[in-house]
Amino acid sequence: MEEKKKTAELDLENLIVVKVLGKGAMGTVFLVIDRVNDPSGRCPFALKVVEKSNFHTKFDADRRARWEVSVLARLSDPFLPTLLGTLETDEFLAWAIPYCPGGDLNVLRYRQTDRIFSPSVIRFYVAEIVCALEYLHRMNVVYRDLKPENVLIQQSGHVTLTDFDLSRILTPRTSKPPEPTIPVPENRRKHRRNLTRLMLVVTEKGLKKAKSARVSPVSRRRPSFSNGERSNSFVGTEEYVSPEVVRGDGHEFAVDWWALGILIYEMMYGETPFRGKNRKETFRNVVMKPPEFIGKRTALTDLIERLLEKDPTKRLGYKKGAVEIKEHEFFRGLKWDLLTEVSRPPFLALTEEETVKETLLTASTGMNVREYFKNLRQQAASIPQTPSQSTLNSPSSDCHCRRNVSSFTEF
Ligand SMILES: Nc1ncnc2c1ncn2[C@@H]1O[C@H](COP(=O)(O)OP(=O)(O)OP(=O)(O)O)[C@@H](O)[C@H]1O
Repeated sequence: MEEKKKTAELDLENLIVVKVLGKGAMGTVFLVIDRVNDPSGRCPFALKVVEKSNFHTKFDADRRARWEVSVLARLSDPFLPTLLGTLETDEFLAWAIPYCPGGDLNVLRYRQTDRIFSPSVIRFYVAEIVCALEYLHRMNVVYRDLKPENVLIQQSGHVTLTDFDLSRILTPRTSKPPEPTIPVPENRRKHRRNLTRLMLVVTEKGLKKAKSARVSPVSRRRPSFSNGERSNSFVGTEEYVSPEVVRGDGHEFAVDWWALGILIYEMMYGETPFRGKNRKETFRNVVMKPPEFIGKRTALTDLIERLLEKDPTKRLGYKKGAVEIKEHEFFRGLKWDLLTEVSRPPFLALTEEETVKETLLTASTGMNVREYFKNLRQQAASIPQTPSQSTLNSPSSDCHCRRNVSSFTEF
């Protein structure tokens, strides 16, 4: 990865909570203003706060949070966030990134008629996502968490990928051919651990003997960030997990191109292609079922099909990376270098002026982050929380939300 940039130290006491932007497995993301450095509140930003108490209860939260900060500190791309500042107290680890007032791609899709995007809108957003992934892969970072909820819309209407705690460094492939993704010979199978065995059952015999697909974090080796050409971590969001991850074959950059195929399918049809009644069925579909395309076959369906190639070595993007995707017919005529110059992206968030106005109107609590959590704890102690309260203020709360399967579990 490239050199770390210098970022500002933030002071928790000065950060006033405007609203909660979202809550994830790891932390809470707030819209905040810095009352000392920005008393007029004209430059609100997003602050992701991880409570250190989570370090004991959530698997590897400490390492994941610090990892995310270290990745952010090295990013410099128009479609990726910049790290504005960090802070650490006895209670919290937090970092600031630019506010994306347009919400995420899932929220945006739910606002569309029939909850789908037109091919021209898909072309715009996907082109920007391809550029972001290209940048990450060039830095040897495999993202591993592409899904609509992690694609945010900036003030300008352009995209930003967020949430890097599942990302990982891989060394680029050498000329050595990759390991085949075919089942392992009988005599080697018994040495594999549970998940791998489960997935071999998926591939060969159906699911009758399969146990649960959930990987127990306790039984897994601790993650390492050491370089490697392939990763064996079982991470990602169920419907976006690639066949090689399900099979436990080890994976590399091609997992991001698989997830891109799922994302485009969902943007086009309003649902993911392999979702089953339960996780078991979803995984079986991921490994065995071809994606179904309704209606006329087009350059767009061809792109999806090539990205959803089960064998990663045959998948578009495997050999030459993003270039192969950029050269696909679906993007014919697109001026990649001028993407950032597009001044009228498909959907525009509030103007800067409107955002500031909205921020100042909403910033009525005057609470800082510490007070916010103290308040929350007091409320939780006095009133039993209902599910609807716990998602209050989350922009994705009206949508079908997906959680990661498991986090940083390796074998
Ligand atoms: N810069 C931002 N601007 C606006 N909203 C944001 C921003 N960053 C995050 N959010 C909102 O907060 C949500 C949670 O953020 P994020 O995905 O980083 O948290 P997480 O705890 O890592 O979640 P996950 O459970 O996916 O791991 C996002 O889905 C998004 O809705």
